[in-house]
Amino acid sequence: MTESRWYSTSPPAKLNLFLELLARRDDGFHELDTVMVAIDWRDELRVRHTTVPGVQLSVDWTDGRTSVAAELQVDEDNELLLVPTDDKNLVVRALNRLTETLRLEGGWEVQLSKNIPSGAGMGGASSDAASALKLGWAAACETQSDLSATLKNETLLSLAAEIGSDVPFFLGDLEADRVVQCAHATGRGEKLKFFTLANPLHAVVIYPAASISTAQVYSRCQVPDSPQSSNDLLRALQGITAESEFSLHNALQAPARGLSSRIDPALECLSKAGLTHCHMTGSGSACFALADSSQQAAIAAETLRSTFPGGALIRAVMSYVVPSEIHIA
Ligand SMILES: C[C@@](CO)(OP(=O)(O)O)[C@H](O)COP(=O)(O)OP(=O)(O)OC[C@H]1O[C@@H](n2ccc(N)nc2=O)[C@H](O)[C@@H]1O
Ligand SMILES: Nc1ncnc2c1ncn2[C@@H]1O[C@H](COP(=O)(O)OP(=O)(O)O)[C@@H](O)[C@H]1O
Repeated sequence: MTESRWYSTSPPAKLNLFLELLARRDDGFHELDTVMVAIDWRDELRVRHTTVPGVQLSVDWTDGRTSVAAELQVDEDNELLLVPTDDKNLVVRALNRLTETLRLEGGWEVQLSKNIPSGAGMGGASSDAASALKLGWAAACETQSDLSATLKNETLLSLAAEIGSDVPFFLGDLEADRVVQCAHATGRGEKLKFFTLANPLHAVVIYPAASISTAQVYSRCQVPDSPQSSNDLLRALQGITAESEFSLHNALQAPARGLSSRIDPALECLSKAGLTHCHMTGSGSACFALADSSQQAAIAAETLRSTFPGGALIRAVMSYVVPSEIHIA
């Protein structure tokens, strides 16, 4: 066995444009109706297969720890900047499971450069894990010529769903083998119908320097008697109806607001910035609002950087594709 070349990609974050709770399941998970869009706020991940067993993961912040800490107005050793390098990191979990499933010899050298904050509801860890599965499969094919391409989608999908409810979304549309930006997700988030946006989405995202546990938010949520439906939004995003005819919704916003006092100021500032459809994404704490153009989003983000009280990462973003391209070096 030899070492593979380096495989790299840029795992994108996501926003939940809509999230409704349909039922609480016996296994503790919730049945969802959610609409996810990938955005161009991205980590960087490099993976190569090596002769040394295990996963050697190094993590840094692309903009530098000092700069991110300054934006968040916290010390450099604050837990908001801590990213695990052991098996708590979903990248390590993904590659270990891939090694076991494919019965690979050797291990992995991995470099992860973070941009996406953790505990933000932006799915950074899940996206990194999905990318690790894709890169790991590609690298393994280089050293193990007997890997069957027909097993690829089945294996990646089942490992992704095992690692987390959000991970399958970031694999993209494996069956149709096309790049897409959006999906309607049901089940616990793993049943996906991918679609292409009629028009790009522009938004401003505020991560208000607070990390929220997804499990804690779900433990405080309530399943409504009459759930709202994502149908109107799905039709508008696909250009079937006029784009103004939709509203966004997030059933996790109320329980998350009870866990962090940083969400309300983010929503208030976004709504005062001349943007529309202000909401929290996923289980929070990040909040977003839609803009008409990249220029409007950039101007609003700049203004918000000087008006938002306290530390925050504030970015103008637009819809992006899943999966992102793989490079080999
Ligand atoms: C809320 C969402 C919305 O997209 O995203 P994030 O805010 O985490 O990004 C997802 O449902 C999160 O997906 P993910 O972060 O992968 O969650 P998992 O690791 O599978 O589950 C963490 C915990 O959340 C709860 N959970 C998760 C998914 C779901 N459909 N119902 C749940 O009740 C369960 O208590 C579970 O133990
Ligand atoms: N690759 C990773 N990048 C960042 N955080 C990670 C990673 N793997 C595991 N974690 C852990 O996952 C948790 C949050 O995951 P993340 O997906 O970033 O947030 P959210 O579920 O809110 O979208 C944090 O506790 C963090 O320590």
